[in-house]
Amino acid sequence: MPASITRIEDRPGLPELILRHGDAYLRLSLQGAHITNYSPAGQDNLLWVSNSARYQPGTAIRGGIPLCWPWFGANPDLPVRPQHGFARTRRFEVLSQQVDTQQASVILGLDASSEFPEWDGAARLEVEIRLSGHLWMELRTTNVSDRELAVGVGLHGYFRVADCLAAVLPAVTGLDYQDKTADFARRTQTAPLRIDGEVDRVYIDPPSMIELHDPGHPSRLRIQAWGHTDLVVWNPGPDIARALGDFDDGGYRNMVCLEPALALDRRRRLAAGASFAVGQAISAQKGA
Ligand SMILES: O=P(O)(O)OC[C@H]1O[C@@H](O)[C@H](O)[C@@H](O)[C@@H]1O
Repeated sequence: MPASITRIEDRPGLPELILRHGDAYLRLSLQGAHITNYSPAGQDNLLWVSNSARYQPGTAIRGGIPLCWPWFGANPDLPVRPQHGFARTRRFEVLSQQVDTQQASVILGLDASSEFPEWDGAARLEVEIRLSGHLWMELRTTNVSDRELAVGVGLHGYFRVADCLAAVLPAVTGLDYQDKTADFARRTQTAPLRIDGEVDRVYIDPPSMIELHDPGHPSRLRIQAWGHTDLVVWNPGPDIARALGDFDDGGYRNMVCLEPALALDRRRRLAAGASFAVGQAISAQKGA
């Protein structure tokens, strides 16, 4: 199958890459190595992006797959630091790109050393993205400092649904979770999850494969993840969405965030010189 990679700059200061493999399409911003469109062959974008998203250097795009790194959520030591780390607002460099009949792939890199005012660690982040019959992506962190580092990660995918009120996530049944809407109270999920208002939960030890059942969507979303300890599920519900400013009114009905993560106190403790990877493969079966 023919494959290609093209660089564009539709928005000043925000260069992007377009990957194609056959009729599959992927668009990503070099800021944050942030994927904003993944359309499998013959299908629309599986990812939700807000109509009110802000496209400005230094601002995270609301939607797609922002990458949370080197911490997830609030910084555990200094809450004044930016939520979800700083990778999502930094320009990555293209380390390599490759096209062949099997896939189109890129490796993007970010050197995060002490010159980053937001933290005092030193690490290198590589993000590899491959487009073929599915989307494959992996974040690899290497501790380049001389001491242990604690690193959190989140693959913060916003997925498009026909109506979140009708969507069901069976895979979390039986899991323990921390409920961010109830001061992180620990609870057990006793039935398949339905999004019927604000949901902000960190599910602990999720299965590696999850599927989202969305009766109004023509295909079934499947996420196979590795290297994570948590699955975060987030939908702001109507009130928070309205307050957020970059969330179009009513947009919460058409999205749900499903985020393989190393969250809260499950940050990875990484010895000097050591590396680890967190990744996911996303696919959608038509007619499933
Ligand atoms: O507005 P942000 O920083 O992109 O975060 C969005 C949401 O991201 C989710 O991962 C968190 O669990 C939520 O608590 C948070 O509100």
